[in-house]
Amino acid sequence: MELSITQPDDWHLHLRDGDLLKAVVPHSANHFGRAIVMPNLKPPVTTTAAAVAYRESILKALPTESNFTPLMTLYLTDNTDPDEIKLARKSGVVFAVKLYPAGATTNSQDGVSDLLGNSLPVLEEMVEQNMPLLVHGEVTNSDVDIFDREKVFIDTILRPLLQKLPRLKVVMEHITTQDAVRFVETCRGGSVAATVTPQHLLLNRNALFQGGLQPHNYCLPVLKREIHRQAIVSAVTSGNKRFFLGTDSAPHERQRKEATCGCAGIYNAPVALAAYAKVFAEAGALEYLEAFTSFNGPDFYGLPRNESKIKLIKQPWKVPEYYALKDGGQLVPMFAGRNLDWLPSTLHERSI
Ligand SMILES: NC(=O)N[C@@H](CC(=O)O)C(=O)O
Ligand SMILES: [Zn+2]
Ligand SMILES: [Zn+2]
Repeated sequence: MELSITQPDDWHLHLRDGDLLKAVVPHSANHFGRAIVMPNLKPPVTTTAAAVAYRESILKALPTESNFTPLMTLYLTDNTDPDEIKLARKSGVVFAVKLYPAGATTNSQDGVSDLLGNSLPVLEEMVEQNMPLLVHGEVTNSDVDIFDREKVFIDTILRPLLQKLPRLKVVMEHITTQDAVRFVETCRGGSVAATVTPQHLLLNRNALFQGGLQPHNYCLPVLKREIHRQAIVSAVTSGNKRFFLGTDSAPHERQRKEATCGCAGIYNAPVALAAYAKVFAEAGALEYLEAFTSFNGPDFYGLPRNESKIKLIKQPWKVPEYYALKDGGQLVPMFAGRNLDWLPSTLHERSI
C-alpha cells in the first residue's frame, strides 16, 4: 500500500546551530518543504537581523539539491520593542514570534517574566502586523504541579490575553492535554490553533519510566496521562483544521540526555512522518492525514500549500539506534532501534 500526499511542512522545529545544525537539517529537509524554526539558541534570536543571519546559516547547511525553506521566528523578551515587530514583518523572512515563559523549558532563561504586565505594546503591534504568537504554554510557578502547568497557563494567561486581544493569532505549541484540545476547539473566530508532536500522540507518561528511567522520552511539556493522549489523538484524527503538524524535534547529544540533569527534548525529525502516519492509520483516519501534515498549517499561516507530493509506503523499516556526530557524539532518535510501518519515499530512495 502507498499513500501520496502533498509535501508536509513542520510548524515547530529546533534546528540548533553550528555542527549540530549541519547534522540535523538534512533529516527535516528529507521530508518537509518548510519549517517554522524555533529561536531558542544561545544567545536567543531576538532581532530580525539575527533571524536573517540564522536563516543564512540554515540555507548554507542544506544538502545542495534541497528546496527546504526555513520560516524564521523571533524570541520574545521583556525588552522586545514593538518596532522590532514592524521590522520583522517587513523582512519577509520572519513569520512568527515565540513566547517562552522565563524558566519554562530549554534556553528559556531570557524569556518573558510577565506577559500580561509587560508585553502588551508588543502584542498589540503583532495584531497590527498580523504576526502570530507561538506559545510554549506552561506556567513556571514552583507551587504548580508539573503535570498541571499547561492547564494553569490556559486559565491564567491565555484566556485573559485573548480577552484583551481577541484578534491576536495564537498557536499553542506541542499541546499535551485534554484541556488544551478543548480550549482550541472552543475558541471562536479562528485565530487560535495548535501544533501536535509525534510523542504526545504516541506516548503517555508511563513511557518515562518503562523498565527504568527513560531519558530519551523526556521532553517539555512532559508526557501526560493516557486520557490526555487519547484526547489529542481524537482531535487530530477528527479532521479539525485548527490542529496541525509540529514535530518539536529537539536534538540534544546522547551525553546530555543520559546525564545527572538530563536535557528536555526528543529528536524525532527522522521518524516524525512515519509516526504521524501510524497514529492516523491506527485510528482508521488516514483520509485526514494529508490535511494535518500539509494543509492546515499553511492555511492558518496564510501561506500557499506545497505543490510537490511525497509518498508514504507501507513497508517496515528499522529506525537507526543513533546518528553519529562529527565530534564523536551521538543523537538518539525517537523509536531508536524499533520498527516503523510507514516509510516516506524520500527515505526509500536514499535507502535510509
Ligand atoms: N520540547 C523540549 O523538550 N525541548 C525544546 C524546547 C521546547 O520546545 O520547549 C528544546 O529546545 O530542546
Ligand atoms: Zn516548548
Ligand atoms: Zn520546541
